[in-house]
Amino acid sequence: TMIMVDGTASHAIPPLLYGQMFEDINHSGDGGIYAELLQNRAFQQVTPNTTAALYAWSAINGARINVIADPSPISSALPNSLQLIIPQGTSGQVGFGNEGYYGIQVNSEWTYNASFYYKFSAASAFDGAATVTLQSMGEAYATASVPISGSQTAWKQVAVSLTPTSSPASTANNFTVTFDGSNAAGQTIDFAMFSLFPPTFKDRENGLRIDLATTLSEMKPSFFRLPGGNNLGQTWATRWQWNVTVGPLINRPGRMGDWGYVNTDGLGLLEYMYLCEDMEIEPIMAVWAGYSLNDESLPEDELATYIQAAIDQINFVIGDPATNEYAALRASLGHPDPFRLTYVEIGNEDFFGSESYIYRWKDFAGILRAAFPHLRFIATTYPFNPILNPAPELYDNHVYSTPDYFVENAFYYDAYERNGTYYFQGEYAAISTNAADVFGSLGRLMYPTVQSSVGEAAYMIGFERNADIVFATSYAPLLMNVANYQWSPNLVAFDASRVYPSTSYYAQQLFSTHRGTEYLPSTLPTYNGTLYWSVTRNTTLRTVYIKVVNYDAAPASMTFALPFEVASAGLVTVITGSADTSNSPTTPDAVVPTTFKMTFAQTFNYTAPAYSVSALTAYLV
Ligand SMILES: [NH3+][C@H]1C[C@H](O)[C@@H](O)[C@@H]1CO
Repeated sequence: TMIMVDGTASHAIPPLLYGQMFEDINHSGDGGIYAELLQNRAFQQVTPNTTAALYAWSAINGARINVIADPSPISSALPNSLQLIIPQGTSGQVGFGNEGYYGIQVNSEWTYNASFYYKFSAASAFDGAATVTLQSMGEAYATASVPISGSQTAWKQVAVSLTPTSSPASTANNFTVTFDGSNAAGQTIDFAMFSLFPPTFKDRENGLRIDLATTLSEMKPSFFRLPGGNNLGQTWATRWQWNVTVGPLINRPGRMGDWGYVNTDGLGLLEYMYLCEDMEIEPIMAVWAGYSLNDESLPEDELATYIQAAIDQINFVIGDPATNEYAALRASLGHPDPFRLTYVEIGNEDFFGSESYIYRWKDFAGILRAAFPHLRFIATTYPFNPILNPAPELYDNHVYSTPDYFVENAFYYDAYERNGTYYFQGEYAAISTNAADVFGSLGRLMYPTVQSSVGEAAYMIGFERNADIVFATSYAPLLMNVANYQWSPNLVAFDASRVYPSTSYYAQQLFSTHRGTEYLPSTLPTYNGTLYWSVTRNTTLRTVYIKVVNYDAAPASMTFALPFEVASAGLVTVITGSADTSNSPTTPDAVVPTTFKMTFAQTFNYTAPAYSVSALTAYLV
């Protein structure tokens, strides 16, 4: 194949072209990137006096534990407490333990910060100590003692640091709080708001798990979409409410997320903003816009409260503390300066409720545009279907399909009308090899495969060719706790101690780290063919990037004719493997990018391996 390259750029590559879509799905947040290690740490959103309320907790050595609706709760947001009764006649260490989120990594290089609140519902003469440990099967890797006084009838927070003496390979470890049964027998003690943190990314308080945040950061994304996705809330009752996700953790009630598990909201709006600041990326922030499943969206005359909530949410992020109380709240929490914010998404996948979106968009976008004229608002129905007023400047398209679909539709945006509308490919992934039932389990991918990633890459080539109208793109979903997930495949899998970047993660990383500032037209790839390429130039770095995608089972030889000189010494990074190969916990590095030196000339040859994604880097002379 002979490819002629044009030296005159047709359009700029927009700064946000590659980024990440986040929502708390598959324990992406709680049990994932949010670094809290204890599951069910505050007994949020559970029914007291049930076994289910105790999930992730277990009694040790005869202790009796129960989640109670505390008559004097730690806060109105956290009405439940853990009540420990140490029966008469017990001896040895008696108490309770937490299994973490399907394990706890014990690392002797880390200092862990543990804390909890306790009180005695009735004063007692007890004057002893709790033993706090990280342990497995009775072997304590770290242990500390916390004085506990029976005179403490008001809630008291205690904190202790734990430094393990070894790093067990297994994550089957527990956090435990126990008492010496002989001298604590007969005591009843209430506990609330436990927490166990390892070191965090950029040492941020209430921050992120370092290995996951590092993996995401190394993809060099430019934006971070939050908080969903479906987890923005698909019903009024379960909607995400920004204001109860900020402030002290004991004031955050948490909520039942859309993916079947309680969201602690410890990863709240401020933490999301710090994530963006620490990863030096820009949020694409959604506001809940009145959508409810089964066409029960809010009627127009009930929107005002939620439009105001959206205004307050935006002011929390970018408002002026001198003039806005929610901006002042942000300042009081330690961040007086506004965060970066340009894009606000009105709802999520409102094509499920597009009739009501006609007035919901009209009122939300109309009022928010007037309130924040410099922000850009994204609509989430199908483009121009239905017609919306005011006309959206931006739409968020989502597509999940087969690898073949993404190759067959590599020209999807070429056909789009250029009418001043820009597109966010906010979610996309090849998720199944079964075109007849893409979202079903038959043919569904557990992890991305070389074939699915190469298919996606063909579609991504189209993003660059059409970057005059495509301004942002992100694979979805981003994260998956392999011990408890609701959706597959995902970009990055993980368990309690390891991260498993997928073949699609490496493809995303390849495109994102080989970013031109402008697109150079070239011979068009064959429609519905197996070979795709894009040529971009980075005028700052004086580099030329050529991405090549070969979806064929055979190598493809190509000749590129450049209209300008490049240095002979260049590089090529390749992701390739057999079609069905995946990176997984059992084969974590089955496919990783490899980089080679490559000799360039104004006209040069390249052979793209079978099922491969390549990024060639040449240097302008
Ligand atoms: N069904 C997908 C569409 C929705 O926006 C996400 O929450 C889901 C998983 O990425």
